[in-house]
Amino acid sequence: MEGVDYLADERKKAEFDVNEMKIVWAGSRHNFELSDRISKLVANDPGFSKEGRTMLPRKELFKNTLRKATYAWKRIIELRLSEEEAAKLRHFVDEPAFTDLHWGMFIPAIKGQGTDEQQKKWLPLAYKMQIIGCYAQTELGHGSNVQGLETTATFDPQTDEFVIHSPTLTSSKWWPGGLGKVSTHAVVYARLITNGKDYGINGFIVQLRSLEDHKPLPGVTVGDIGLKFGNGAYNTMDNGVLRFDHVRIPRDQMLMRVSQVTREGKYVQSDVPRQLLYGTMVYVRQTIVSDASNALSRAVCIATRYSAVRRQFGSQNGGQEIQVIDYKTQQNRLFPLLASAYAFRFVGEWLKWLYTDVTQRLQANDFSTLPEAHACTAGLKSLTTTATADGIEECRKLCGGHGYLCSSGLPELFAVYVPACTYEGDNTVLLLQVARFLMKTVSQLGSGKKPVGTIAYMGRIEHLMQCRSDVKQAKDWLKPSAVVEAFEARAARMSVACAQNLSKFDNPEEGFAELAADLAEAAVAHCQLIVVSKFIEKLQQDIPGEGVKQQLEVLCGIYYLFLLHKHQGDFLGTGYITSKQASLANDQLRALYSQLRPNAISLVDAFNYTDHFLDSILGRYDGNVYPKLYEAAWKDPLNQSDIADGFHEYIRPLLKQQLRTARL
Ligand SMILES: CCCCCCCCCC/C=C\CCCC(=O)SCCNC(=O)CCNC(=O)[C@H](O)C(C)(C)COP(=O)(O)OP(=O)(O)OC[C@H]1O[C@@H](n2cnc3c(N)ncnc32)[C@H](O)[C@@H]1OP(=O)(O)O
Ligand SMILES: Cc1cc2nc3c(=O)[nH]c(=O)nc-3n(C[C@H](O)[C@H](O)[C@H](O)COP(=O)(O)OP(=O)(O)OC[C@H]3O[C@@H](n4cnc5c(N)ncnc54)[C@H](O)[C@@H]3O)c2cc1C
Repeated sequence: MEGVDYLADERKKAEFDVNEMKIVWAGSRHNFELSDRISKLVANDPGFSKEGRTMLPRKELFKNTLRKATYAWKRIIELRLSEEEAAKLRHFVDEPAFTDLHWGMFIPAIKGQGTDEQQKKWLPLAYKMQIIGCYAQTELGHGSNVQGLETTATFDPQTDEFVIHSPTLTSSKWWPGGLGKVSTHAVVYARLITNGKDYGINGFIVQLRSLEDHKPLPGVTVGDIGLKFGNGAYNTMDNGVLRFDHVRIPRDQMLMRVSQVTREGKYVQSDVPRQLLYGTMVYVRQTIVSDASNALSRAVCIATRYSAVRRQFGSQNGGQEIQVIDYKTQQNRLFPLLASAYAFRFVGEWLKWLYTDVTQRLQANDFSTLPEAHACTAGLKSLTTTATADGIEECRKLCGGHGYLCSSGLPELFAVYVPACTYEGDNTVLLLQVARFLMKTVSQLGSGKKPVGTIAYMGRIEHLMQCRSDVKQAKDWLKPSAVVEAFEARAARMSVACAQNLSKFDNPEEGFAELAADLAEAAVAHCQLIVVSKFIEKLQQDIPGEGVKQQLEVLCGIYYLFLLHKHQGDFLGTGYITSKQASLANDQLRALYSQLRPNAISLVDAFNYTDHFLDSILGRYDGNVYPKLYEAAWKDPLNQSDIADGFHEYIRPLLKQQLRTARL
């Protein structure tokens, strides 16, 4: 029945002020009002309808995305939206498109690596979308190993130009989003060669297509790399292939903030570290961490609402069956994901602060916090995207059979999200970067260099190596100091164990390769410590709203106790806790599930998602699942006629044949 709220009873159970929680989730009242206004604007505009998206063939799907992206731009101009509002609008349109890379990577690359003059020339064109750009780094042969890229940019002093060339098949650019069919320009990463010497990778602005007829320019071969995982999903994006045959660009199209080539062809390295060339990746990894909480909260919202609607077993005296959300096994799978969504939200907020801080320092030529920013963005990107991708899939399973239907919204969400574990740095490769940072820190202990920031705990290494948990009863696990020490001791001990094992190798690189799996685990322990600490720090702030802080304390407890339970082996193996204390942690975890249960629906309502954004019958705000599932089935193209296309060609002859066989 339309207009009935099937989840109303659940909503009445809430023990906290949902509207205040919405503000905590959004980060501020301003962010809440912005998201609320823009998400409704998108939801109420038929131009942004998602109807039938998963059923479109690739060409139509892609054209539909072009239409939406262009329509979004039109609305942005008409409504005179600010940059912040425009970014929100693109977010709520909720369809991967070339504009993600134009705004999310092409522009930031020019801002981060271009000189003032280069920014002055290129940014106004890009801001008005008079040129459309992408980020062309990865090649067919190399992605993770950026130093292994093969595209060359050779300086020609005769003409004051660079010659961009793809010398091998494996040097073909492969994957850049927006490249295949749309971009007119790219920031291309290539080996800089001048005076016969190879100076390694640098970025270059290269025009690819005519601004008149969009044809590839002479020497440029460009196209789409083909269909990707999932129906619809990331196939709205034109990930591309690109080859250069001695394409010439003016010298001033080399991005010259980090290093320059003079008119005479002399290579000049400025005093900023070369690692700034990787700055766009640091920026995007930071945005990916914030985005993890968006994707996970969406899946959790769907699974939680549906778990309250769905009933199986346990009817007594003809009464209703049990809501599946009341099964402890369902809670044990679902509630830690709900808690993780909140945890990732807060660590994302903190990482944004860290990124802003490091950017301001870089502008003042202070490069001291860059290694930590790199380790944090790499590690948290890896941790949060892995947990989110796994979490979305778990939410699909939590919804039983109906979760497998595209109309649940979960298959598409998973297919769109899962490449986040690979793009912007493969998650294992990134963990190994964190491990290098940890090993460097351990090796410098005792050198007088005091570890600071997220690694400050290593400064208390002697205590952390020998302390023991003093938890005696389950509720002792609610003390923040007990928890932080447990996660610090585990991370410190795992790092030190790796460092000790590494020291047994004559060749440190050989040792690093041999111990890589242990090192990656130590990196995970360090990153989990960051997330837990930032959640706990958040709770130390003044949080208004009746019951809001209490709910966040429950979520925080579930987050760290679930991790403690899942990684019990680490905590027990490093000798910080006893098996009795591990069991007390589990008792406390179960108690927290019971506390969370009445608030579950309101905690997902606090995400403030419109039904348009969720795009899920199972996750509908009103819980009216069954009639809508039934209705949606009849919209499938297969149901346009009672008799299937192909009946006369295939089914009928089959039936006839069976008839003949039966008569024999
Ligand atoms: C609101 C707006 C929202 C907008 C959102 C936009 C989001 C859009 C999303 C769109 C979707 C998809 C986009 C996907 C785009 C891409 O995938 S682009 C391609 C990304 N590619 C990668 O990430 C490659 C991964 N590889 C690397 O990062 C590096 O090459 C690697 C770190 C693995 C390097 O390994 P090495 O060869 O060992 O390293 P070196 O180059 O020798 O450098 C070593 C030193 O440099 C330090 N380092 C490394 N990386 C960084 C960095 N990023 N920043 C700072 N420092 C760095 C490293 O620690 C070493 O330091 P040391 O010498 O030890 O002191
Ligand atoms: C949807 C999507 C969009 C993308 N968009 C862009 C874009 O816009 N622009 C762009 O330039 N690129 C883009 N990429 C490319 C992406 O950045 C790379 O695919 C990514 O960096 C991983 O590199 P790779 O493919 O070389 O993986 P590989 O490095 O080949 O990884 C293969 C396997 O080897 C393992 N491995 C590799 N090196 C090591 C090591 N040192 N130690 C241990 N294990 C290792 C990995 O863990 C992985 O399991 C995109 C990719 C995808 C999937």
